[in-house]
Amino acid sequence: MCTRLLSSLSSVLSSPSLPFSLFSLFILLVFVLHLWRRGGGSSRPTLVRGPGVWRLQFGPWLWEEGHLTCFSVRCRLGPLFSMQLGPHFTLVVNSYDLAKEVLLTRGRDFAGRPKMLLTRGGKDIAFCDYSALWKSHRRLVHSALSLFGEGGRLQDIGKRPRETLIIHGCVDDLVAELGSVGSRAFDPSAAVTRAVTNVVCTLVFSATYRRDDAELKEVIDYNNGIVETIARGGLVDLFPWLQLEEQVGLERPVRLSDRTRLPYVEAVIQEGLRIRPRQPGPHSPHGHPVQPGTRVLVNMWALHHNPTDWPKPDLFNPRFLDGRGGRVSPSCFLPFGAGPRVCVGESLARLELFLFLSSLLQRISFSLPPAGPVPDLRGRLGVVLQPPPYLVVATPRHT
Ligand code: HEM
Repeated sequence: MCTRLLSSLSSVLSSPSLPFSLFSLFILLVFVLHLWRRGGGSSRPTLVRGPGVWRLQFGPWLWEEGHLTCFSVRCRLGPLFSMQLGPHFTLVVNSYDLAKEVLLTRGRDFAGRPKMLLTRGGKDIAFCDYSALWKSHRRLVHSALSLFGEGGRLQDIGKRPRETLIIHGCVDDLVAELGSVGSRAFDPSAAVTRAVTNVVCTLVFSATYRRDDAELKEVIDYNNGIVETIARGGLVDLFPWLQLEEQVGLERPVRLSDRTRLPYVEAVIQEGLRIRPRQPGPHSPHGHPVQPGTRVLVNMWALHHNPTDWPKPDLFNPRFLDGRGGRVSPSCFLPFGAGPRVCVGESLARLELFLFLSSLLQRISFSLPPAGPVPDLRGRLGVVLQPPPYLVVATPRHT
């Protein structure tokens, strides 16, 4: 990093446009100093009552310097603090109680979105302000996706053979692709991204992307996949409900009805969603009035890593089961957000997570390359939190 910085600096210094570069550098320094001075000292917000407060959808800056920053920020500044994000006065919500108020109790007041250049006028769903346009778009998408049942009620989804067939088709392609690589270590992110993208593309456009599709490559380059590697422990002797294979076997595809028999898979998925939340979702708090136009962020990272709610929060521990294998769902677990702007794709996402993960584990053994690096689990900045590139060996289990 330092070397790259030095080499860029030396090329700038040797360039004919040196006066211009120095001027730009000067302007940049003044700007940074200005922001630093404005931001400094505002550890507690001054709040003013007002209706219709905006909230910001994505705030990956919270992960700068690694995810732990979020938590240390929470420790230092408590459940609510303000900061100056460029020109925007921004409140950051770090506790479940305040998040509940922002997302649910006063959900509509905080359901707005700021205007952002990149969103081209916010005509989509995620970036659209709380408006009649957003409502009609959301209703449209929701009715399409509610083919999958209401959020979390996967038993309803089991009655939808077309959707599960589509997912199984994409899983089959993925298994074939992963299984064809052989014993060399590789990064499966692109294949997995294509498989989950193809589920939505088949449902909506009846079309899928093939390998090496230029358009898909562009999407992947931008988004770079969301994949989790999960190692299985040897706890099955102690806890019978951990036996995956015994519940489903290796011969037939995993069905949604297997979900009740695979609570550990579910708990692993929940833990993955907790320990690496998609983003610090947006939104205020304990009756504190908030000035209109203030951006409010719900720091999902802090919510999901609060040691009061989650003992040893940085430990990956599928804790969503009680001692007898029954499901536990703490109210402070909000991987899909809550309230009016809750994730509209939650049902589909849960369906895919279950079928992809259980089918992949059923048909492929994943291992680390013998001499390779252990995947970096910190995540990296993006529109959503993504895993950095990593290598695994995928060995088909049926041959
Ligand atoms: C593991 C998978 C997923 C996670 C963890 C996730 C999480 C989230 C979260 C936290 C939000 C913001 C909620 C808020 O602002 O309070 C969101 C919004 C959204 N999600 Fe997802 N999501 C997932 C998958 C999907 C899928 C598969 C789709 C579509 C097929 C989808 C479509 C959307 C849309 C359209 C919004 C914006 C909703 C609005 O602003 O009204 N998501 N999601």
